[in-house]
Amino acid sequence: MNPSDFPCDVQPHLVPRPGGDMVYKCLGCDATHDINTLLYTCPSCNSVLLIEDRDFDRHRAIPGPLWRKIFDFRKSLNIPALKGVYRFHEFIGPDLPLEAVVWLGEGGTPVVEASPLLQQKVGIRLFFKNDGQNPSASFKDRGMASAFSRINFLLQSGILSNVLAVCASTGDTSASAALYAAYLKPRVTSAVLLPHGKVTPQQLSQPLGNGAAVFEIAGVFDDCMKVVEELSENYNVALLNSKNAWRILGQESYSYEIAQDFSYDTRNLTVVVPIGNAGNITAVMNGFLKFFRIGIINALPKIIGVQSDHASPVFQYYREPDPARRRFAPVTVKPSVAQAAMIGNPVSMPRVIRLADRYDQAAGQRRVFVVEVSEQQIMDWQLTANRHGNIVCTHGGESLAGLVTARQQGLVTDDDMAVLDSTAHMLKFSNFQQMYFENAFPAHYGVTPDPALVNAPQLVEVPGIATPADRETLSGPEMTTFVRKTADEIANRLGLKRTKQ
Ligand SMILES: N[C@@H](CCOP(=O)(O)O)C(=O)O
Repeated sequence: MNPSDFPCDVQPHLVPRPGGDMVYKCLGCDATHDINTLLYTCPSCNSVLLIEDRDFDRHRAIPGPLWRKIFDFRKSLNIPALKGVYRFHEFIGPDLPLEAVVWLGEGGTPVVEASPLLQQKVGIRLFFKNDGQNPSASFKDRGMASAFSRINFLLQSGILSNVLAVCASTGDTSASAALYAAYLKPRVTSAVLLPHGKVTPQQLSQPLGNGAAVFEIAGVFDDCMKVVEELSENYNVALLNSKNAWRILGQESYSYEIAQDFSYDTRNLTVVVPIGNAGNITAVMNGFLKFFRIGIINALPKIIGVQSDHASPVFQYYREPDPARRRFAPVTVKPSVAQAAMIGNPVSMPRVIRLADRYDQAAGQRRVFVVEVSEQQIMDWQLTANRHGNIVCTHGGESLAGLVTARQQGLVTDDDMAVLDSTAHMLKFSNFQQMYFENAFPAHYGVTPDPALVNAPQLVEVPGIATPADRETLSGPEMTTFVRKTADEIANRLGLKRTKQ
């Protein structure tokens, strides 16, 4: 459809123009800093930053219902820059010209209702947001699209001439950063730091395939993060972890997409997200807060953050009921099937603390909760979800296990409707499924397979007949015998009765 085909009230707003008054805002001392620099922490007090539009309230000039129409009609435009997170341009990066937008197909991932049987098992209406359907097969792509579009803009405007993008990763961030950097080649190159032996082979193959320099370090993610911070403080590199506030801004599209998928009716909605480096829960809260402030949604959804008991610093913090007595302490992580969230010192923790407060205040009641689940629960619920026709990774399993735990604790009621983040494609983490099926988990995971969820391929061999493996081609009576006897053997194992004699 062409812009002129749209309703008159929508037309002037359909294709956004650059606007706003963007600054980096320090969460520690409230200082603001020039947006056209690469900045990750406050030069005055070293705290983390968020990006703020000082002219945000101009959005109130458009009533909530009209905003909804604008976003809904924008969906049918055939403009690549508006197909991803910049469909919500005014809220994601209002000062960015559309020519700078990098869109590789991210965002707008499907929200799929769980099968009736699975919903019955869990006891409430629930949906999975399949973030594995992003281009690098994880939720990181929204934030990368935002950060790399910004870098592209700085390159196009001559503020930067070339960029080396660096990140620390448990596997998803590195895949995403390497992909977007490769797209902007030759002016952008990338280097990723991974904890040796702690990313899956599929995840390792991603940055290698995109041509990143891949460094493996003897340690965990938190150690890699420290090295990357050292690099970004002392060398001319761009940090692409969610410490980079542009990453958070892009990830806020996750909330906008959910709002849109539920026709902006967010009453009774619960959003469940796993917590690792805590960038995602930060973005989810900030996104919903912004839409609520402008009147695009009518209620702030409940947010349940989930952590494995092998890496639960955020849960430990909120475990103390008295906010005045809460103290954050990093933890030493243990190996986890939610490997992407094996993080003991999340860089976004100060953002989480600040935004959860703001969120609860805006809602007039507590709306942000964090629950802890076991490795066993994560695996059992991942496999249960997939047995019911979903494609959840271990972190999607963690979301489902978190929802079940939150229900047991009375945080989620029968009337609530939940959207669960399946953060990555399940194929990235199929090694954990394999370990479960083969009962091969090292003891420290504490995972024992439920026989009802175990599966394995069966080799079909019929004694005394020739098989295609014996000869180059099987033909004539030998082929007929092979096909018939093999079919009979499979039918026998499946308990099928022959319908034709
Ligand atoms: N799970 C992450 C860890 C880094 O998170 P980030 O959002 O700060 O980049 C990963 O996949 O590397």
